[in-house]
This record gives sequence, structure tokens and C-alpha cells, in this order.
Amino acid sequence: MEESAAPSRRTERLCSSGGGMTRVVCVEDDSEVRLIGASERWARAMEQLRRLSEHERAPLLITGEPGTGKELCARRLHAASPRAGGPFVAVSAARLPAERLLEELFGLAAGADGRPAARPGLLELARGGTLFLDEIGALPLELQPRLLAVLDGEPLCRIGGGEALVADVRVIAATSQDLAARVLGRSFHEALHRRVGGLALSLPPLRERDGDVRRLVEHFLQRQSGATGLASAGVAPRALAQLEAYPWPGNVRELRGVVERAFLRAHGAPLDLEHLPPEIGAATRPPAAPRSGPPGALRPSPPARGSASLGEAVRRHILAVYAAQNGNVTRTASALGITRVSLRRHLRQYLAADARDKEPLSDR
Ligand SMILES: Nc1ncnc2c1ncn2[C@@H]1O[C@H](COP(=O)(O)OP(=O)(O)OP(=O)(O)O)[C@@H](O)[C@H]1O
Repeated sequence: MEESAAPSRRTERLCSSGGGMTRVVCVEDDSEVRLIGASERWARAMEQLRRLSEHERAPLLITGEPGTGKELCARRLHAASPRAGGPFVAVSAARLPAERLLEELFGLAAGADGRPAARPGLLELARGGTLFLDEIGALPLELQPRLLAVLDGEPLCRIGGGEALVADVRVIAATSQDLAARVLGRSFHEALHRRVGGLALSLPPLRERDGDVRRLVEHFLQRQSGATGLASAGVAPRALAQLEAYPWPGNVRELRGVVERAFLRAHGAPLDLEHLPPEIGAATRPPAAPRSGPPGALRPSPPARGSASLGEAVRRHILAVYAAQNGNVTRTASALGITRVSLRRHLRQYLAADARDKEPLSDR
């Protein structure tokens, strides 16, 4: 059920502090490299991960919806690879403006920004180890050929000149976007896509991992118990049933947040329905039969399971909350944490096929 690995020696990460981005070095926490899961889909992904960790230099692309564990898998790959003794350096292309990203990745030659000392880039700092480039789809077009050159074994040059350095790094990239579509849309270079995606690991969404919600809930409860010193009394079967039926658009990250908050609310008691946020119950609770019937009278579909796409899972969730709130737009929007304007837009789209949709949406 659990994949674990020895901690990496150190991690470099760009963090924001006081409005700016600072580079900090963290010591790895062993628990962070634990990958929980035993479903068939997850086991297949882990088998693939094991095979991929044997590679020493080949770039690799991890794909999956947000929160599915891409970074955790990159750490696991690094820790199980021949580069485990080297650093694991993580940076997200979505978090930095193009110019800053260029400097962070490639470094600055002495004098380049008016400072006498050179500043090494992350590709250089990851020497002997792994660079994890999250959200590679956000990498600006002009930067892409430069990264491709490094992946092709060309020397690394800091911005502003200076000596050519040997790049001794394995790049593991990750994306929650459809990179092939970005290639078609000309916002991603085909050559870089081919190079980085030559080896790929695809992570399943949580709603397609049978039985893993329960395992992850147990794991996060144990972690919270360890962190707070408060014993965990487990989870009530009806609360677990709701957690298992919820479609988890934010995947494991969302589940982790829900369990951690519920644990604190339960304060030593078994985690139960009242400790869960309303949207979890609303998505799965059988709705009270609408009295006068809201526009488009909604029978929520069964909870999103199996191969439902994220869009379909979101549709079911929104419709289920709407039905549970008896078609009250204000309460539904509030339960979902979105504006009424946004909710109406969704509802119009979902109900378009329904004849009753011709009635104007209630303003309640
Ligand atoms: N299999 C797992 N076992 C235990 N914890 C997990 C697992 N997968 C993800 N997590 C936890 O879920 C959170 C999100 O994981 P991670 O950052 O690796 O996801 P991601 O896919 O890289 O997310 P994003 O796309 O938002 O960058 C983290 O807190 C991580 O510890």
C-alpha cells in the first residue's frame, strides 16, 4: 500500500517571502516521500514509476490533474534513482515571470545584474541530482529552446556569458495541462514536448482509485495525530461513505485539507458528517425531492466514479448541490464557494438540453 524511500539529502525550492521569491534549502522530511495507495490504477502507476526510476539522465514528464501527487512522485523517482545522493531542486514555471524564470534556471554571470559575483542557476545547483520543473506548460515560448538545448546535452551558459558549464542534471517535468493541445495551439514547442515526454508517467485522478480514499484518510488522520499529539478516533462509516462518493476535483491535496480540518474539528471524537465541509455532503446526499421543482428539476447523477472526466465530475457535483438546496441559487453558490453569476453560467450550460431550462433561473 505504501511506497517510501530514503529522504533526499536536500531540497532547493523557490518560496515566496515578504512579497519576493527567495531560494531556500530544506531538509527533506521522510514522511513527505510516502506515497499511499493500493488501488489497481495506482499500483499500475507505481509499477511504471519503479521502471522509470532506473533511468539516470533521461528526461521524464509526469502528467495528472492538480493534486494527484506529481511532485511527490518526482521526489520518489529521484530518491530511487542513481542520482539519489544529489540534490532535488524544485521550481514551478507557473509561479515566476519569464525573465525571472530564465535567471533562476540558468543563473547570472558575474556583473550581469550589476553584482560582481555570479549567481548559479537551478540547473547548475541540481548538479548530480534532479531538477523538478512543475507546470512546464507555463514555460514561456522563448525559454523553451534553451531548455531543450540543455536536455540535448549542450553546455549550460549563465545569462550574461561566462564559461560554458556541463549540465549534469536529470529534468523531471510535470503538467496538469494537455501539452499536445498546446503544441497544436503553437504555445509549446513540439521538439521540447517530444524530448521531455519521451518517458512519461501518468497519475490517475483520486476518483478513479478504488479504495484509496479510505487509505489516504487513515494516513492523513495518523499524520495529524502525530503532529498534534491528539489521538485519532478514526472515521464514522457514514462520513467515510461520503468521502468515498465525493468526486475530489482537487484530488489528494483537497482530501488532505478536508481531513486535516475535520480532525481538528472532531477534537478526539470519530470524524463524522458534521466535521466535513457542506460541499462533501451536498455532492453525495440524496436530495430532498424538490417541492415545486426547481428549474430543470434535478436528479443528481450517481456520484462521479469510474472514468468520469473532471468536467463531468464538476457538473454532477454542482447539480447535486443545486438539487440539495432545492434550487436555491444563493445558497448553492454559497455552498460551492462561487459567485451567483458563475453558478448561473454553469447551470445554463448544464440545463441547456432540458426543456424546463426555458424557465428563468430563480433568483432566490
Ligand atoms: N499518494 C499519496 N500519498 C500521500 N500523500 C499524497 C499522495 N499524493 C499526493 N499526496 C499529498 O497531496 C498533496 C499534493 O501532492 P503534490 O504536490 O505531489 O501534487 P501535484 O500533482 O504536484 O499538485 P499540483 O498539480 O497542484 O502541483 C501533498 O500534500 C502530498 O503530500
